[in-house]
Amino acid sequence: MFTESVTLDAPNVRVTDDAIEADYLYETTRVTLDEVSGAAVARPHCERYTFRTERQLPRLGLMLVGWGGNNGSTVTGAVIANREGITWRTKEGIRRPNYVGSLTQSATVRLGSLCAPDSDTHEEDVYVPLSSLLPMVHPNDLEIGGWDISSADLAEAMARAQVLDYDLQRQLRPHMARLRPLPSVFYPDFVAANQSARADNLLPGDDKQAHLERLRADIAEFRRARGVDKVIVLWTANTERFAEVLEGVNDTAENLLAAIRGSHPEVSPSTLFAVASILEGCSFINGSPQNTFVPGVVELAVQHDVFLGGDDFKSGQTKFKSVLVDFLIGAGIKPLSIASYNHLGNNDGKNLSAPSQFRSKEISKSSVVDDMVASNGILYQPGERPDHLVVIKYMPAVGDSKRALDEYESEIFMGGRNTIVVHQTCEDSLLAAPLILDLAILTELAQRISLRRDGDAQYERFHPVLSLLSYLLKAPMVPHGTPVVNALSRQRACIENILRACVGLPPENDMRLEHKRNPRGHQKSL
Ligand SMILES: NC(=O)c1ccc[n+]([C@@H]2O[C@H](COP(=O)([O-])OP(=O)(O)OC[C@H]3O[C@@H](n4cnc5c(N)ncnc54)[C@H](O)[C@@H]3O)[C@@H](O)[C@H]2O)c1
Ligand SMILES: O=P([O-])([O-])O[C@@H]1[C@@H](O)[C@H](O)[C@@H](O)[C@H](O)[C@@H]1O
Repeated sequence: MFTESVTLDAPNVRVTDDAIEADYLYETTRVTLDEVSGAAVARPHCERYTFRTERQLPRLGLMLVGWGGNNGSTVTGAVIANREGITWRTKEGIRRPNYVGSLTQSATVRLGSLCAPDSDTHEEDVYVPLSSLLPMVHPNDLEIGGWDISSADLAEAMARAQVLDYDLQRQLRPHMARLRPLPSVFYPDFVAANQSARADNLLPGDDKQAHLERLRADIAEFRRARGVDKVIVLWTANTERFAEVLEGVNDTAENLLAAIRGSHPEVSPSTLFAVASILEGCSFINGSPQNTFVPGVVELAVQHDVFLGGDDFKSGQTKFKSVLVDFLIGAGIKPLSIASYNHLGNNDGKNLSAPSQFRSKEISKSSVVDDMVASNGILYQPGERPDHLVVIKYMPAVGDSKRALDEYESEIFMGGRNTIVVHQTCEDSLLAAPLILDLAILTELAQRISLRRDGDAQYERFHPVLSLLSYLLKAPMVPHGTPVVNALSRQRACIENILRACVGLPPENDMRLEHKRNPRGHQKSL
């Protein structure tokens, strides 16, 4: 069954006007390796935490870099349509706005099983909206703004994107026409040459320090003018080439700030935006695959205790891959080759038609199976991996409607083979826009969560590299030295179980012992 709301009746949880405090037993298994046999020695481990989640919601500003792009204009139009209750007509009839595809707005969690307080009889499962577990900002309340190298207002950008139905665009136009992106920094060397044609909305000069100060001022002015309490900056601009990581340039926070003062050519626009955000105390999220987070950016974020999230929205073809390969390997089936092809006709595809920009995307799309392969030493020898080919082609005729064709060739029982072929039509921006909302909403929520381990003097927040966001990203950024998880089910379980911990509920473990009791009662052991 499904119900909309949750009330807590838990002795380990304290709810005040300000916060939810939950005492939580964190149970894990710690492993050492036997020095002689190499066998794993497993030891159950328990730690007591107190999670604290501030309940008061801020007025949240979301500043998009690349606001005039397909994703930026689509997410903006969708929020306005939802907030204003705009319906529109298509050949199928009246359509209503929604947030389908958003984890925070359209996904549910299994809260538990229906069971009377003093009963031991468990009935059906009870599901609730994921968003009912903790106070979260609603997308309708977001103040959205941002920058673009194109001067097109958001109505023109929406029309250029050709994503939303005409009758909806027609009604959105008055709302969107008055939204105009701020001028941005543009360093042509980082994107395809074919992007220069739209670059008519630029900050003057090439002084990167001056650009940094202007971006910081833009963020401060947005915060003031829109009356928001917090701002999150999110990159949904073009995919850049990878920046070289250079000692003395971007390897430390100090060197990076100096490189910006010296207008070093290897400082990319996305890195400049990340630095501006951090210095303004704003979380920065990278929805594209380039290495925005050079070591100097990460060090600066740690120094300022500001969240970073990235890289590259995981929206369709790659999201599916992180499910299918997890299923195959988890079932003891051995993928031998993965051929991932897609063509798309939007401006993203146009930018990705250049080798350096494609390479950035190839890296993020190729790394998504590494953790699953590494998890199974029965199927794969050390260093052995399936062949993995990524092809992206620009096909203007299909526009934003990306066509993904994948072939998975696997080894099965007794030398057999299994071939899975998938054809997906991914409306790229309609898949990515809900992720933009989830990234902002979950990042803001994470800013209100702190935890204290029993015995520690004070609460601490999550590490500035916010790996909680991995579910939404192709190439998840994680704190240095920690494992990358790409399997979608595990990534989702991480989010769900941390939210459950914040309200003092145990993690979902799917054991369902309550439904496995022997009907003969206390039967003697066989
Ligand atoms: N499903 C998806 O759409 C999806 C999934 C994963 C990643 N992405 C990534 O998201 C990004 C945006 O995708 P899109 O389809 O909206 O692309 P788009 O080309 O339509 O939009 C990008 C926008 O960024 C602007 N821009 C470029 N450089 C800029 C700069 N320095 N400052 C400000 N604006 C700048 C462009 O003018 C354009 O309006 C791309 O990098 C893409 O690879 C998209
Ligand atoms: O659907 P997905 O693989 O998650 O992500 C998409 C890629 O398939 C596509 O090649 C690329 O052009 C898009 O920008 C996006 O990255």
